[in-house]
Amino acid sequence: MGAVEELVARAGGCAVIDGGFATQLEALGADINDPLWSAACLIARSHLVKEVHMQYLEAGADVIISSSYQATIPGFLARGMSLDEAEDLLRTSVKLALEARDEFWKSTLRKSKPIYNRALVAASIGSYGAYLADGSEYSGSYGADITIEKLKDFHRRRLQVLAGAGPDLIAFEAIPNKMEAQALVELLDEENIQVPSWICFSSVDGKHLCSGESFADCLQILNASEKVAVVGVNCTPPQFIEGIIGEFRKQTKKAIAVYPNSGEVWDGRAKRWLPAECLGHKSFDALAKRWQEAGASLIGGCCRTTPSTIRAVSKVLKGRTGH
Ligand code: MET
Ligand SMILES: [Zn+2]
Repeated sequence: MGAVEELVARAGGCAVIDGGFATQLEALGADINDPLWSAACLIARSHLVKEVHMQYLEAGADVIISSSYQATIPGFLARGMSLDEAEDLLRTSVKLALEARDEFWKSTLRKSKPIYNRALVAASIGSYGAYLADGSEYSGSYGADITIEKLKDFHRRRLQVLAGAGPDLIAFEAIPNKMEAQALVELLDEENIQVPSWICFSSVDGKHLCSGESFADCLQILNASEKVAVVGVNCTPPQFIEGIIGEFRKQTKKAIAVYPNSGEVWDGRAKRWLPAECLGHKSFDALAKRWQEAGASLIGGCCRTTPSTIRAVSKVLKGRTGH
């Protein structure tokens, strides 16, 4: 049995993923208004990165995702860092998550009634669009000049460094188009990556990837790869998730992960988040129960969800909570 199947079984059929990482870093006072977004904290505020991991573990996360979503080698080089420094920061993101997991697990074992599972650490890899930080992360339009080879070259070194840093999983997050899914599958093979991966797409309409391409076409590509252990969606409004799980179940036998955003919408003019009206009177955790029933085996939250969201999800999925 693979590491993911084992965790899902230990968690009673559905494992809990953590919540918004950048969101919680900001809540702890970090400034993420930066081209490197949350990865900027790896440089100067690494204690906060570890603190966020700890908070999600306490809330009941069975999987924590490293702070490397927007950490890229070219991004760090543009900051004036050397290649060695850039690669070290990538390793640091995995190390901080592993340290948090190990410390938390040690303290849990000392308690008389253990209520947690030993969590897995997933090394986060954001899309090429997340690196560009030009909106293509959510449009999936990388322009006419982009090719599969260019995408592979963009992802290659970071993937090698993160996989070598000892995570339990690689988490490709919010992948917006089919070409990038194809590039990732080819790269996992070419580099013979031994760490199991998950590949999650993002969607703005609940029916397609952000690019407008079909889930079915992309899942066909992922189904063909033994290196991909889990498929799913993240950073997508919660009201679309149940329908997406139904569609995924028709197209794949792989384990399905869903970790939507809170459903809040950013009002750029007023510079504030508008409430998640899409949830109606349903709460995020009540929906999580339905996602489990629909067939998801890993459930958590993305942007604007917090440790209290994950505590509620853990409670509703497992009938218990850390506190
Ligand atoms: C835009 S999706 C961001 C995913 C990343 N793991 C985070 O929670 O910050
Ligand atoms: Zn997100």
